[in-house]
Amino acid sequence: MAETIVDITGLRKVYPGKTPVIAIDDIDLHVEDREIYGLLGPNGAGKTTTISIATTRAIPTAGTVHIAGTDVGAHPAIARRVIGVVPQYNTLDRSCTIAENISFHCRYFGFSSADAKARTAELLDQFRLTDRATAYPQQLSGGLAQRVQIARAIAHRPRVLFLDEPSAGLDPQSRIAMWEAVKGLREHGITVVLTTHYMEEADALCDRLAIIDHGRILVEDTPAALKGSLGGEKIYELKLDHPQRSEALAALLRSLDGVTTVEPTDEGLRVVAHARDGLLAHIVGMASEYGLRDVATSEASLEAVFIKLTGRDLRE
Ligand SMILES: Nc1ncnc2c1ncn2[C@@H]1O[C@H](COP(=O)(O)OP(=O)(O)OP(=O)(O)O)[C@@H](O)[C@H]1O
Repeated sequence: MAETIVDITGLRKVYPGKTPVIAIDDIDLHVEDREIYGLLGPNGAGKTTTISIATTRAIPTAGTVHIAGTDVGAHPAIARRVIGVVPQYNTLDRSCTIAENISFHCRYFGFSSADAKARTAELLDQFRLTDRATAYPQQLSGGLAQRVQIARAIAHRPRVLFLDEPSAGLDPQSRIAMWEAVKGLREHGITVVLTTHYMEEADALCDRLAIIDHGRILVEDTPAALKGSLGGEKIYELKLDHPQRSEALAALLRSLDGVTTVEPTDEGLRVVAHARDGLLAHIVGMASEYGLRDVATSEASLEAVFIKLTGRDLRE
């Protein structure tokens, strides 16, 4: 049986204040060795807080995190040796070259000068950065800088790499290159825990994922199983000329065979229905009497799973 390498139990984080914020509300999470595990959820769901606690940067209100058997709260210095972190923002040292950024990280973790040099050369090669070794961070594109951040984060050979929103701000091509780099980490024995609010990223990259909202895990499974849980339901997004006057149309749509829910959105209505021949034509026929401007259909996607669970769009 695979080893559980990240073990989060009963985790809770309340930020105190006049109105205390419950950022994490009793999360249990278990990640197996060499998995790529995703925390998918909208802004403010509690993803960054979870990663901050797991990587010793924040103290939980309750609960524990064990990484490779070490209690992170009780033994943060030991835990840091088995953890690598790429935070949400570029934290490369701008006054050092790419090679220095990596080798100084090795030295910080106790490597000899020769070992740090050898490890840096190995990582520059692994991440196809050798020709940029003497460049400075500000000379790199966002995609390359992100690859350097990942190379640096795993320089001390951690067991688990935490990536907080790894593709924020990257263009689509750099995003795909970053996904390939992350997938390659498995061969090096590294488990990955990442946060994202891009469902395409969660779908393309993760072996398993948890959908998080308001500090709670709503569901956890493989992307395929989560999409399969929709049981053939599709989502139809209707844009209307007068979204605020859509109640009569909503009532009509609810009476259609196969329709399970109809909800108002900022631009019109969202219809969730079991797909069947002719349904789209029925929906369009009814809605065109009510100023239909556009209709978009989404197949089983993680976005659709999120909408079904919360009634909201991941981007809302
Ligand atoms: N230092 C803090 N003090 C008070 N509230 C905080 C603090 N940090 C986060 N929060 C609140 O805790 C909740 C969870 O935030 P968190 O940053 O973990 O979410 P997230 O899912 O990572 O979102 P994002 O992608 O925007 O970082 C939010 O309501 C946020 O406003």
